[in-house]
Amino acid sequence: MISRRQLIDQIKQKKSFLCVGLDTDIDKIPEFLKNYPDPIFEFNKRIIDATKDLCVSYKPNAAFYEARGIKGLQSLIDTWKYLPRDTLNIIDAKRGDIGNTSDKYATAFFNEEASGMSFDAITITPYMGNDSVTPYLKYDGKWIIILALTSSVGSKDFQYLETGDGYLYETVIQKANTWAGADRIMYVVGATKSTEFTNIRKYAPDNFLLVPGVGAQGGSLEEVCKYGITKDCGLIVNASRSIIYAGNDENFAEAARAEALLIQQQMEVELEKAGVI
Ligand SMILES: O=c1ccn([C@@H]2O[C@H](COP(=O)(O)O)[C@@H](O)[C@H]2O)c(=O)[nH]1
Repeated sequence: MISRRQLIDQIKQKKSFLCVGLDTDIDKIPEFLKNYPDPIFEFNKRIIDATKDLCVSYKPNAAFYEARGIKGLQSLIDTWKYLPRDTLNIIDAKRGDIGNTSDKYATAFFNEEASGMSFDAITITPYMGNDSVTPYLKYDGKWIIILALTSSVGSKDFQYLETGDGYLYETVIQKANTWAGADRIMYVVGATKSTEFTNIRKYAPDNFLLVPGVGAQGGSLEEVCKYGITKDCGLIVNASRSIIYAGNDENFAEAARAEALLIQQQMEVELEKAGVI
């Protein structure tokens, strides 16, 4: 469990607001790892060891584990067990369903006794409304991270629809703000939408924003910070492929570290500029 205060302290201490995305794909990991009993876990373990002083968060994406069935689930559980306890550990599951089903998703990802895993936060699609979200909030101290404005090209299909009260993504944020405060809710906002951050801060001045889309998707960290950083930082910026696949041989973990270090150094500059540190 990691509170807002602890997250801010971590950011100041590590001079970083980096989230390393563990989108670990069996087809992309170095060949030599395939001799290990669980190549996915072995890969993650080495990435975590190489980056844990440079980031404040890890985000395994559930799809990459679920795609491997029982083996993948075991890799996810073992990865969760290995994650540092002072980082914000997010399961990027993008769930959302009627109440009793959401209850089971919450059990799956938040209740260690039942499932072997207890992430600090989960990504949620808000489309089904309040009753699809509240089951996660029953877990004291856990975070929900609601998709607001995604990095995807398809974000324009729904998220920019006019509701009569602004864009749909603006309505989502305003409505979700009535479900819980900035100590329990974060929003996903894509780095590819950096110019929208000024607008988003009108509706979510204090919420942390989980920002995917730098690196492989081409979003700019500098632009995100220009419009989105707050006095408490208020940003967790994710990079997955650009870090974990920076190298593809025996030195893959060192290559990942070098890439994470570059991002951390840029983050330090941005934190200083914004007066956070
Ligand atoms: O709007 C969104 C929401 C989630 N994601 C996820 O973030 C990572 C990004 O990976 P990269 O390799 O750094 O592009 C991935 O897990 C996505 O599912 C997103 O990209 N955009």
